[in-house]
Amino acid sequence: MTLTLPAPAKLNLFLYITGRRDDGYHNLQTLFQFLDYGDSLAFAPAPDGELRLEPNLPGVPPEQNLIIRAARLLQSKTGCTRGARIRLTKRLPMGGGLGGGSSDAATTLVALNHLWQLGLSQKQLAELGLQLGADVPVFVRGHAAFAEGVGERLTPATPPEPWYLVLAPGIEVATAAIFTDPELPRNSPVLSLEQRLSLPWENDCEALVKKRHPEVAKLLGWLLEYAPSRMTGTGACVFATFDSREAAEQALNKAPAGVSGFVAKGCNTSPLFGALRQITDN
Ligand SMILES: C[C@@](CO)(OP(=O)(O)O)[C@H](O)COP(=O)(O)OP(=O)(O)OC[C@H]1O[C@@H](n2ccc(N)nc2=O)[C@H](O)[C@@H]1O
Ligand SMILES: Nc1ncnc2c1ncn2[C@@H]1O[C@H](COP(=O)(O)OP(=O)(O)O)[C@@H](O)[C@H]1O
Repeated sequence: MTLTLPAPAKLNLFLYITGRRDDGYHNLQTLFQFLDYGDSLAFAPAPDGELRLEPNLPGVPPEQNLIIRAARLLQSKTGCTRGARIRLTKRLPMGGGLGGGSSDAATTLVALNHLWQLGLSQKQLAELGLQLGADVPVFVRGHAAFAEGVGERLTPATPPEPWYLVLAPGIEVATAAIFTDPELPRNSPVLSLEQRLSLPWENDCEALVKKRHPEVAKLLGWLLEYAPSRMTGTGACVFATFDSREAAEQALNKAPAGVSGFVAKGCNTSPLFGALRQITDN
């Protein structure tokens, strides 16, 4: 039996940095929403207990791939000795602020919990996920959320679900490099969700990323001509909101040379759980 499940992208509809902790991590206030577009993973049981991932990602040794790390973490926490062959269809640009690696890890935790019949709760999986990355818990929980702390304190939210055009400038932005930059603003006020929703939605990393990466500044400038636009996460991808798929596709067709992108719908429920429910109901 092969279990094929999506690993959707996320957008940070806003992102504020409210301080830095003693361990160097930053406290955030951010609004996560999923997209109906992302990577796809197929899981098959391996009789020999081995974990195998195909294909490898360029520049990422298998043992550092978040998919293998998630599977190993699950094995070590539960003592499970079963294996899996995992096939990854990578669609999300890496280092794009779309959370592809984190989403791959979350889908792996959810899928192998099912395939290996481990019976861990969603809460237990989210706690394990946090050890892999600050963004993993929201993908495990599967609901659009206002996130605080380093991203682990989640309050479900229901922002509008528009069409988005997401554009990738063709560069990777390293999250760690942005968070260690002395020029990053770190003093946004801690506000309630209601206050945050009612104020303009902004991203505290955007000005710095634009300064360090002129490709992002140029692309955002181009996109703003069409619709309200922002950067997601620590970049490099930017997104704009449209009322219809057609309007977003028209803008995509005019995208500058060297820029890739896609049109997707915002979803407050992760496509991962719709797909899993279809499988478990059948
Ligand atoms: C800030 C966000 C917003 O979604 O950026 P993107 O990565 O999506 O662009 C994420 O929370 C990122 O989450 P994730 O990509 O999982 O980060 P991690 O692997 O946990 O951390 C990568 C590095 O970023 C820094 N980091 C990350 C999260 C955070 N709240 N404070 C930090 O200072 C740390 O220096 C850490 O070494
Ligand atoms: N399965 C994976 N998919 C993508 N990146 C991965 C994966 N496993 C490890 N990584 C590493 O994580 C880094 C950030 O990945 P990604 O999630 O795509 O970006 P972001 O956090 O900006 O959304 C990559 O540059 C890569 O080195």
